[in-house]
Amino acid sequence: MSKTFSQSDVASHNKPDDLYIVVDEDVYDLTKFQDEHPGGKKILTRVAGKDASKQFWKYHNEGILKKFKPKLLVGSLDSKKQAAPPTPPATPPPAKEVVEPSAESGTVAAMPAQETITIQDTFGDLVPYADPSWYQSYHSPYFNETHAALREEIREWVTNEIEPNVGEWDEARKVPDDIYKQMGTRGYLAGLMGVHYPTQYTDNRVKSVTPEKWDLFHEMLLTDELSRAASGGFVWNVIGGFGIGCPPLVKFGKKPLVERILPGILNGDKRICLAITEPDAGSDVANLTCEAKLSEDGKHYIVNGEKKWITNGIWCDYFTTAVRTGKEGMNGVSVLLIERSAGGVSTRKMDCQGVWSSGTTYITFEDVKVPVENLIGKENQGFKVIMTNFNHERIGIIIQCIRFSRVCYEESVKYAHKRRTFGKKLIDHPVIRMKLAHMARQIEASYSWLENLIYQCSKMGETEAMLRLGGAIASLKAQATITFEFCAREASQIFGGLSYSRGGQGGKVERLYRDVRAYAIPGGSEEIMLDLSMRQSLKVGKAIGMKL
Ligand code: HEM
Repeated sequence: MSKTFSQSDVASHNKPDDLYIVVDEDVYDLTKFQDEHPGGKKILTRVAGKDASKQFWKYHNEGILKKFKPKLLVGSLDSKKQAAPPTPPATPPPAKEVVEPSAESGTVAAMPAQETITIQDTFGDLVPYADPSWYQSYHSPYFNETHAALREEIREWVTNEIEPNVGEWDEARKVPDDIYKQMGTRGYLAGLMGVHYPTQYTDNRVKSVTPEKWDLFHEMLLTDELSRAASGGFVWNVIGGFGIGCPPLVKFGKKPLVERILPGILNGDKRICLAITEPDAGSDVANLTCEAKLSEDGKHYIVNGEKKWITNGIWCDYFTTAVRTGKEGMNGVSVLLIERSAGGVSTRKMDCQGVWSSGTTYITFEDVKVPVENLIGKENQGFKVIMTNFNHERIGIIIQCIRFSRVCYEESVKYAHKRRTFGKKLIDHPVIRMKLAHMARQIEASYSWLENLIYQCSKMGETEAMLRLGGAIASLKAQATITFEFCAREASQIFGGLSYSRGGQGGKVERLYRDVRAYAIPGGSEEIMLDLSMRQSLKVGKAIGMKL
């Protein structure tokens, strides 16, 4: 039970063998903790029995209290106001939306026909540009109450159960299995495939949004809020393999295969990833060599070859794999769903610069017997499956990079308001404000383009989107990774040494800095993306009658 203390009660606990301190009117017993305090014992002795709020906030961020409070809190000062009882939620305004009947699984999730609703409430810490502008009551044509409700649901989960732990998970190179399972039971996995919410394959539902209302902006919001945890390793662990490995199965897989394996995947019991890249074939997918030969009886493909840098591979039961079934080039490529249980699949964890908890994997397939029923799409027409998937993958990368950029920026703004150099707070130095301004302008420009492209995706069919939006999405992917790299660097300059050492106040920036290359290279490197963006956009321009 939490106790109430007077100032003089606390003051009597002022010795090394009986050491209390006050932070923000809460009382902490540090008697045992002082020996393990990373900042040293002596510094705590100096504030024993006193209000140490000022000193505490100088050296730590909010995450520390969240993590240690349950262990160290013994009560509060009698001067502390009791928290007001939670106010009952306001009655939601009458629904203005007209929701279209849900479409077949496998089709793109269109925007429900609706009047746009202005969200007047503010949300979050209200640091300008640290969240999308509709969080700060800007008008938006894209978001309504269901998005606001989802935003709140995910933020609560991420703030309380994810963010305080991602540092440890990163170091341990693993996110607990229970978290992945929760991604299933909370209904999040089912909502991340760029298709209508597949109610026929799962009983899991997202608490705050009904399946009929689920659209691409909910999907974007989910990835965005998960990324606030500030760990590419975490995000890739929970959606990296699934988000790119599962959509091809759902969109192009045969019904019996989908019915057999999808429910287990959506439940978070089984894991799936995408295996395309090889030691010698990355963006030039048409050159891949992992081969699949049809058996004499025509019932199986026999797969032999290697895949490299495959996200989540070590934990996966299923591999959506690009293989060569025909002649050289793009017209000899097919996609197979390979099951680990078939035997002949070996996976080895790779040691990489960043995204440590994502499980980057090297895979070897040796005479793996894959039933022909596991062909995804048509034989030798796998290139279309792969290309369609790229848009979804790249949009995921864009969302994550923009949020990571916001995190770098937000951490910098907060730190700049407490750190003093040369007699002033950092925020009072024009050179620091200049850095923040350059971060913010790139974040906001990229995000507005993202919203526009998500909206276009929701209006166009899959093939039209692949042809018409491929160029713009590629360009924005490059824009987002360049912005992320810029923001990580500038944030690191603002934090100085604190973002060079791991953990502590600069911990998020240090971790994200390490993750930058994991975004700039996979899913199409910046160079490939920028070149593709022009080639593809000019092709579209020509098709619609561009005049030169
Ligand atoms: C509830 C009480 C406290 C807890 C749970 C705590 C915990 C921690 C932790 C986990 C770190 C490692 C760095 C990090 O993760 O941020 C740290 C570092 C540090 N702490 Fe504390 N601390 C407490 C109180 C204090 C107080 C009252 C002071 C000062 C009077 C202090 C001074 C420091 C310093 C100087 C560092 C090293 C900072 C650095 O490496 O830049 N701590 N503390």
